Amino acid sequence: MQESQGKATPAYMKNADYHKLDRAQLTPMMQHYIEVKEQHPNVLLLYRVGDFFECFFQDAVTVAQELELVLTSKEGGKEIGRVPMTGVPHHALERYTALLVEKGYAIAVCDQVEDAAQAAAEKRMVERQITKLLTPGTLTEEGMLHARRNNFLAAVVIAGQHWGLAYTDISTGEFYTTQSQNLETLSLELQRLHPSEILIPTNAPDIGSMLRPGETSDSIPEFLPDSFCYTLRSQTQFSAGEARNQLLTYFRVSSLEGMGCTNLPLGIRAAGGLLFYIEETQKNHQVPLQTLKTYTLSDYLILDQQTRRNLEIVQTVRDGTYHGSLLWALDRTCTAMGGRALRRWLLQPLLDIKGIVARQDTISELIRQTNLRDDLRQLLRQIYDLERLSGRAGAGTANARDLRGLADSLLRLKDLAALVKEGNSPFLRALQSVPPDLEELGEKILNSLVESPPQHLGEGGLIRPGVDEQLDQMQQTLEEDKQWLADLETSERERTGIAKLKVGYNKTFGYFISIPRSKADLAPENYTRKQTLTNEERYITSELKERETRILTAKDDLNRLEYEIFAALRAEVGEKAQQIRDISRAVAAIDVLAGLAELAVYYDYCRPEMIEGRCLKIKEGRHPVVEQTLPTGFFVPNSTAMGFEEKSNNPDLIILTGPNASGKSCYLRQVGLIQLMAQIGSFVPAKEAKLGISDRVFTRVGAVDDLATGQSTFMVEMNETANILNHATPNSLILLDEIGRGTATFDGLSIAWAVAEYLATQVQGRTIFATHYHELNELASILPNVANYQVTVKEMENEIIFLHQVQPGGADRSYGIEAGRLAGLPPTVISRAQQVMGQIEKHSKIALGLRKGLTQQTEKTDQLDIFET
Ligand SMILES: Nc1ncnc2c1ncn2[C@@H]1O[C@H](COP(=O)(O)OP(=O)(O)OP(=O)(O)O)[C@@H](O)[C@H]1O
Repeated sequence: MQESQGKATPAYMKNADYHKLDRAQLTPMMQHYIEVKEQHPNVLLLYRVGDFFECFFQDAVTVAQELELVLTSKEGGKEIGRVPMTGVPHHALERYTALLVEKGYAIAVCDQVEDAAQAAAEKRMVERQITKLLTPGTLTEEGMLHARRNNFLAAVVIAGQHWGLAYTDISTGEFYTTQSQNLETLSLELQRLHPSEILIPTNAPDIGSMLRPGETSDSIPEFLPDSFCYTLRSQTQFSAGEARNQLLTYFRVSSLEGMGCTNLPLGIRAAGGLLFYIEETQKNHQVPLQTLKTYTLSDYLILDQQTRRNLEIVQTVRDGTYHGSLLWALDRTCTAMGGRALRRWLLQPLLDIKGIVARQDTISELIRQTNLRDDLRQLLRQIYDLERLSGRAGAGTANARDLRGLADSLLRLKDLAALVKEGNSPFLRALQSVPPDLEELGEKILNSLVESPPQHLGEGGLIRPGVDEQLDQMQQTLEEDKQWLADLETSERERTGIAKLKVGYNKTFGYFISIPRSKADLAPENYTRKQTLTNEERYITSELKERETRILTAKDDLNRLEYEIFAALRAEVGEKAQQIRDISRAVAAIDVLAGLAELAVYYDYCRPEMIEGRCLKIKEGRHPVVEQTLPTGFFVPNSTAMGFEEKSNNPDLIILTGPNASGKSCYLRQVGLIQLMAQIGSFVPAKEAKLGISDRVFTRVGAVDDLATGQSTFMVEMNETANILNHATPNSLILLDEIGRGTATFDGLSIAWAVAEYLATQVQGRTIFATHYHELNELASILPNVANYQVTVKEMENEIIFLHQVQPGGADRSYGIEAGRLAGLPPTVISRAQQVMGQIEKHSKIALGLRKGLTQQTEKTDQLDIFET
């Protein structure tokens, strides 16, 4: 056999694991790299060397692989030889670290903290320190965050069946905690939040490690989804005492009473442990979080992971894109804050009718007042991301442009308040008064900072004249010195009579006066010769040197002072972060509602009547997303009536049949989406709607192999179905598409029958059950709360026309063979299929059994023997 011709492993790879090397033999820089690395062994270390951030050893191998960079090597020491190395240019650091963090890595940035030239002059290694620790859940950098999505960091404490959860978005400051029992609900809540990182307390030896999605550890309880990043933290920080103290210290309070969390011991432990982590990762930056708020899961409609996925709430199932999702169809927000809020609302619909009605009232008012809506949206477009900008100001990372953006937006708030001053609905009223100190702060910033400040701080050019007396004085002296220098050439030419005298500058001598050699004897007495060139002599004077020194030091002093003034201004903003964020949330809410009003007008949505109870009535409803993807007027509206309502006999369960591609799935989802939209307070795509509040929406849609967990299509389907049957209540909305398809026909039909029967008789939630098993239509004649509906088609000679109309009655055919023909199956296969179908229909015991069962008067829970021979 021939040997494979693979590339030989480079020699430096034997040094990838530094633990195996004799440290004393390493170069001083490599020794320092390892020293720093060992402070955070589980993160990738990017280490500044000249104009690059470099990685060595195993980190170099990982980074090169993940970022597709060249892996090369660097001298590690005489006895050791070369070690693996890779690097990125310093100016591209943010871009590369963003990619690594997105892949679930944590990164420590070790930067030079002194002038390298100074260290070189003193023949020592330049001083370096970790200046940033970036983990997926603790980002604040603008370029690393998605503007319209929160970036949550969560912490979880579990005690038996009880659990506590705390989460925050440190870029916006929101900070919440809750506590509950039943571990399954914890998993659901985590899936709703989709945190970028979850902290888990442990005592296990892998403490400190960070698990990227898909990686496992014994320290992570099995029921937690493995699709998240987990960071294992010391249990001590999550102990009741430590966590409580941390919260008290952070919020500078003497009791937790005001936060309303004293009865949530596990929630407090999670929140305190989370604060320890923030403190550790944010290094020198104090992150201004909002006061801890508590919430209860039972305040919101529960959506499990499948339902969020199947209803394509924030991304599509097919390719995971935003385009084509419900969020895409509804989002008409003008600010990033509004975009984030709409996303949160959609993932957390309300149960409280009062809350829903308050949102509806605002939408109604904004629909009526077209001018107000237009002006409002126009104004909102000029408001920057106040939540994140104030956060960066508080953390000391905002630059002067950020502060100007923030100030501009703060001043817009006054215009906003004036605009909504006549508003009646709660969300408009919330904006009617802007705290005067925020306005003053905005003005102060605009009066202090120049109109277009530079991107980087520390280079001066930030502060306007007239802001600081000392700064103005220094600026004036500097200007005078510069002017003196600018005039020097002319004045010295006049004084000496040498027309070719020039003032120049070079790095070695600084400023000098140059005279042609032929005129050297005319040089005045106060000139000191410094250099002789072929054609010229160069001189300095004591005054020239004095002015030069003054100019150079004055520039440094000026920059420093400008930075100090700026930093003080920034800190002032930081102190007001909480206040700014409170009003930002009101701005975000009005942005969402104005967007929903705009949408309602554009697509002619109606205001649903929300009631306690189980009625679900939609007149001429439409699918909000499909409608937008079709040309105007192409979508066929359909009505729905389910659940108890006085003087009506609405069914609880609808068996929906119809040919392939007729619109069953679309109808089913349309009902789910309308219910969901109504519970976030939105208007809905329908002529009229009367909707009872749903406690949960369940969906079981399509057949998707879950290869990642090694489960078969059928097992996934059965798990999801079991989940629904075990958790649905009479107030739930249940949408089932094709149950029992992934197994043999008889097994499938039997399961589908039993599931439908159980839902109609035991659960009695409102259910739509789409199926190709027409046999299920028999249920309607047995159970009073079941009705049959079908999506109709028109049969022509050689084709079927899809009418997409949902009408009472059951379909008796699926036209599956016609669909196969349209898809291009060979004619012989089609005709054989028709032949086989004829035979099956003739001899099927199922149809016979069903007919027999029908003739018996069956009680609600009676079972039907469909396999009787
Ligand atoms: N009410 C409607 N008005 C206009 N077009 C519609 C309507 N309902 C569905 N459609 C169109 O028909 C296509 C097929 O619909 P859908 O996927 O819901 O069919 P289906 O009956 O569930 O099919 P199958 O049984 O094969 O899964 C959709 O992609 C949509 O474009």
